[in-house]
Amino acid sequence: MAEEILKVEHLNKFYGDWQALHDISFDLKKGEVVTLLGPSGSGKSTLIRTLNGLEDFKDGAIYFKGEKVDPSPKTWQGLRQKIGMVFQSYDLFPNLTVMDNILLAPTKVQNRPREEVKKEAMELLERVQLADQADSYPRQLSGGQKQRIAIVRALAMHPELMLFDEVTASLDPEMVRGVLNIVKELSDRDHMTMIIVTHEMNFASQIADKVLFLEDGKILEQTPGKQFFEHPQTERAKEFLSSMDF
Ligand SMILES: Nc1ncnc2c1ncn2[C@@H]1O[C@H](COP(=O)(O)OP(=O)(O)OP(=O)(O)O)[C@@H](O)[C@H]1O
Repeated sequence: MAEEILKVEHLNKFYGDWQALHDISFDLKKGEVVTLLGPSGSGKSTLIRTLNGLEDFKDGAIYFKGEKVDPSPKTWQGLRQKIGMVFQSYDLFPNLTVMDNILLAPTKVQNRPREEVKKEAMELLERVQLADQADSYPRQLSGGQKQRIAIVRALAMHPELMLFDEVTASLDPEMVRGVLNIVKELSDRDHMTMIIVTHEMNFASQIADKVLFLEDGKILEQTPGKQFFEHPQTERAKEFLSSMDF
């Protein structure tokens, strides 16, 4: 049986007195892809950010590879080396070249030799068809190119889990497919374990091993991907899918 990468148990998250996540429980095995779906404001970003220590949580537990995560900043610093995250907003350093953006964390945080990481970074850039942009600055790139670099930068850390938070939401339509294809290939070819927040339903239906459908901070459905898209169980999920033209 595949190794368990993540387990979330009865997680509750508050912003002040207001509860944003209610009793969230799920698990994720090595190589599995989970997509978080649900209407705007249902808590998808909050959940994915909590899994990377960007948000604290009140009670419940998160286990990474069987070990309970002690929610202190120091623990998360260590774990973030194993959990790669790509956001809607790229977050590349504007004053660094593409290559230096990629090299920064592996060389400074993981202390890996610069030449070794550079060689690997070039291979990754070739893979996303951006090897010729290694010396460019982020401002010289299109949104789709920046997002492909952000993915490469996360991969250069050798993550065991990748989190994607609406990575195509800011892109022009013609850029979306290129970025989604890279994410799909990470699953098909590298068997990367991933949690993906997306509004791209066709993509979600192709990639999801499991869907968590959220509303008002609660998981309303937790089902295998195929089943969710073909036979959603709740009325809310049916309405959601038809509102997304699926
Ligand atoms: N920092 C914050 N402080 C207070 N409330 C917040 C904060 N961040 C998010 N929220 C609230 O938490 C709820 C869930 O927001 P979240 O961004 O997680 O939803 P989402 O499902 O990702 O939505 P979308 O699809 O629009 O991105 C919303 O009601 C939002 O207003």
